[in-house]
Amino acid sequence: MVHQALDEYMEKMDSLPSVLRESMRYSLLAGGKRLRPVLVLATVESLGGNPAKALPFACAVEMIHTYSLIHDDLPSMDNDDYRRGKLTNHKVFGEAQAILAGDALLTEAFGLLASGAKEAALPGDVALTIIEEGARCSGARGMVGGQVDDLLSENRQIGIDELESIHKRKTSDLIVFSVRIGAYLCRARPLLMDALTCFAQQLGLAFQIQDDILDVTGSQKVLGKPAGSDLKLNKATYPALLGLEESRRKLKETTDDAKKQIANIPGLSPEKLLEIADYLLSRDH
Ligand SMILES: CC(C)=CCC/C(C)=C/COP(=O)(O)OP(=O)(O)O
Ligand SMILES: C=C(C)CCOP(=O)(O)OP(=O)(O)O
Repeated sequence: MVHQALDEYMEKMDSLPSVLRESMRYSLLAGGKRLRPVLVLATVESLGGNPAKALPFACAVEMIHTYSLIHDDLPSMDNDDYRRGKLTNHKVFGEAQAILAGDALLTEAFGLLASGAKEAALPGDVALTIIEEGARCSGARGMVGGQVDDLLSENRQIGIDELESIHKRKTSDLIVFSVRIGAYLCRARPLLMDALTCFAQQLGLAFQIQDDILDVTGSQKVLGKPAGSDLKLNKATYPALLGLEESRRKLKETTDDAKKQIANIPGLSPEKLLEIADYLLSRDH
């Protein structure tokens, strides 16, 4: 559903400079696990709503995520050549176009949040809250701030608390936003909103711990992106700080904690969300 909807959005953008349209399409439709949009849809389903109606919001978070990957791979950041099993955006279109494709995806995403809210006839305050949270989670106080501290952690010894603060902003915040969109769309009560937020925070942390572990244990063929990239850049990661065995224990503990947050909450059918948490624990890419 998400892939098809993203394809249709890109089809509609037929008046763009062709290199811009091609570079946006290239990364957006390259595949990827679609974790964040799936979380939007699964959260709506867990609250008894209609996931199809949440599709524009799901696509918007995938656009934000894809922009972040394009920029993360740039020579000035992690300098990676492969992503989602293909050459990175800048390797194909050049650095300037890759920066602009990322900029365009981020901006389009906010347009899509607004038009999705209109289409769903959301009350103005709910729509504005979603947009405000989107800016907070993806911007300086969220993902961008986390990325800045991630880059500053290279070749530096940091403690576990600082590492967790980086992971929470760089990775968890967009995952939290995805789940909270679903909750806002279903007008979830504060108790449910809080439980889902705690679930997403822990899930996001576990997700990044697994990403760090796979960077050590995985292969480019399976990951679709280079393995050993963190070590090459001398990044602060869970395996670097704690070793593999302790990182795996932490991954399991954090995933279990995420699942605990949403078990047995009246008004929530958590099955799909729990299934996603289990999948993330055993994923190999
Ligand atoms: C504002 C920007 C550019 C944000 C990037 C955020 C992000 C989650 C990058 C990937 O993290 P990573 O480098 O740990 O993952 P990967 O192993 O996929 O490169
Ligand atoms: C947050 C991190 C660790 C970046 C990679 O995200 P994903 O592993 O979700 O990347 P895709 O599947 O979307 O390519």
